[in-house]
Amino acid sequence: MNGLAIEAKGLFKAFDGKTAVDGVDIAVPQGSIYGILGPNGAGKTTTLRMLLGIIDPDAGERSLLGHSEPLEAAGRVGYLPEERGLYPSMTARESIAFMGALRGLPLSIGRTRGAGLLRDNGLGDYVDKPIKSLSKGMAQTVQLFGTIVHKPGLIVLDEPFSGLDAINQGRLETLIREQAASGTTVIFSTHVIAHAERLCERVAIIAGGRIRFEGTVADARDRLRPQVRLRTRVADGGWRTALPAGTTRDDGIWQFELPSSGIEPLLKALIDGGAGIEELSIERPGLHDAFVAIAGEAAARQMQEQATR
Ligand SMILES: Nc1ncnc2c1ncn2[C@@H]1O[C@H](COP(=O)(O)OP(=O)(O)OP(=O)(O)O)[C@@H](O)[C@H]1O
Repeated sequence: MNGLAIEAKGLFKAFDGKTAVDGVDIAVPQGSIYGILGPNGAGKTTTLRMLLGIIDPDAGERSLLGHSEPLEAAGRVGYLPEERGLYPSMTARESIAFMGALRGLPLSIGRTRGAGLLRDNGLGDYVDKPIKSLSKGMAQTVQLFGTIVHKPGLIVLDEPFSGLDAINQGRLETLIREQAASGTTVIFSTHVIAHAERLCERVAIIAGGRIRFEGTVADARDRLRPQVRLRTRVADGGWRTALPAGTTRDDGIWQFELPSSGIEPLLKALIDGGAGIEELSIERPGLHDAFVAIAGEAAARQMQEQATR
């Protein structure tokens, strides 16, 4: 292998003549946490299904844990689909063992590990309780344990945060970090930028079936210049000519991109001109700002609407 858990080039898929995914290139380093970020309908699920070998692309190549036929790696992969579901009458422990067995783990080992996972994560009281007696969030957590019980080398999670409350989302973030720290590669899709920003080293930004960006979160953010916010004591004066083109003023705050020459020459001009500096902040743009610049306002708005639903 070339250090990549997943590599895909030019993946293309159409359904009934309508393009769903158009030329997706992805490189997921082993042991990393990788996010596929985009609004609903962008093509995230279709991309994950192609990477896993659940559906075949119409064109393009993919390699999963070194296998060009992804299903050959199935025993070393854990997959949490977007459509969740467990058997309501099965106990939590048995559900985890059952999911492990589907990936080749002996049931007895699955039962022991399943009980351990539940106990270690504060769900010890539910080991032998049927799924139907659990809350939706707990059942989702049980399904997640079933996804990792066979200790896969690669975990693929489709919108794992949706349907979870803030506490369980935090637990899931911890679990994802623990898995990556132990060498497991994690790839997940999301329409919530904050999750990708907190967790991922690399992301693919996808909109309308196309990859708009693929690379590190830092590189995405570095596409935009840092923003300067400045409050001057004096509202007007000759010093204003020193402010860069495109400067805006809102509620007494001047706002502009950090000039490539840095902040010092500008500050000197303002101080010498008698503007008086009352407040100054230089903020590096976040992934949200980068997303807007890369995928456009419309896609960003769509994401936000979906996230607050
Ligand atoms: N089996 C299918 N048959 C027909 N169209 C499909 C199929 N699967 C996906 N599509 C279409 O492909 C496009 C991409 O869908 P996909 O589910 O991959 O997006 P997504 O980003 O995962 O969004 P969501 O989170 O809503 O599932 C959509 O227009 C969808 O309707």
